[in-house]
Amino acid sequence: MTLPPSPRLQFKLLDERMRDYLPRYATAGSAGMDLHALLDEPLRLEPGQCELVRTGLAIHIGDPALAGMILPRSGLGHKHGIVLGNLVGLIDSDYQGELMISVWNRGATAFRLAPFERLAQYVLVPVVQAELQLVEQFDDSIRGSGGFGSTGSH
Ligand SMILES: O=c1ccn([C@H]2C[C@H](O)[C@@H](COP(=O)(O)OP(=O)(O)OP(=O)(O)O)O2)c(=O)[nH]1
Ligand SMILES: [Mg+2]
Repeated sequence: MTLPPSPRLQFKLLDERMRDYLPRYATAGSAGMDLHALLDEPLRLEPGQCELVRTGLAIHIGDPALAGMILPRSGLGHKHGIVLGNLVGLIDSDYQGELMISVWNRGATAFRLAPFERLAQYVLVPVVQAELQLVEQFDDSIRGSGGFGSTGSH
């Protein structure tokens, strides 16, 4: 199997401490690179609390046909209720600032986030930018305007 070449993304290290915690694919087939929390000290998140956590990294994607997504890690989300305050972070291809992670404790118990812990994952995805065209009528479709369960419950 020949794989297409990986896009090369420029990044800046905004804090030297993150040099040992650069995002990487954990396995050859990993979809995301884990992002580590840049913290001076452990962060205690009370139930319901939401905080913006630094990553110490800026990644400039630079190609409008690509975007970054910050997604929760399954283990943290399922076992500890640690997910993202924005549910999903969408990173524009022209964003050059620090990647920030909105971490939200949606669980019922406090959670202690350790400095440099893997907190979320960064996924690069293809994007198609659309052009909107104003019309009075659409061509017919089988669905029409039915939604929200209109096809039945089984
Ligand atoms: O979890 C996230 C989400 C966003 N961003 C950065 C990158 C993204 O390109 C920028 C803007 O994000 P978005 O467009 O979702 O936020 P907004 O509230 O619409 O802000 P803006 O007015 O700057 O677009 O913020 C992060 O660092 N982490
Ligand atoms: Mg925006």
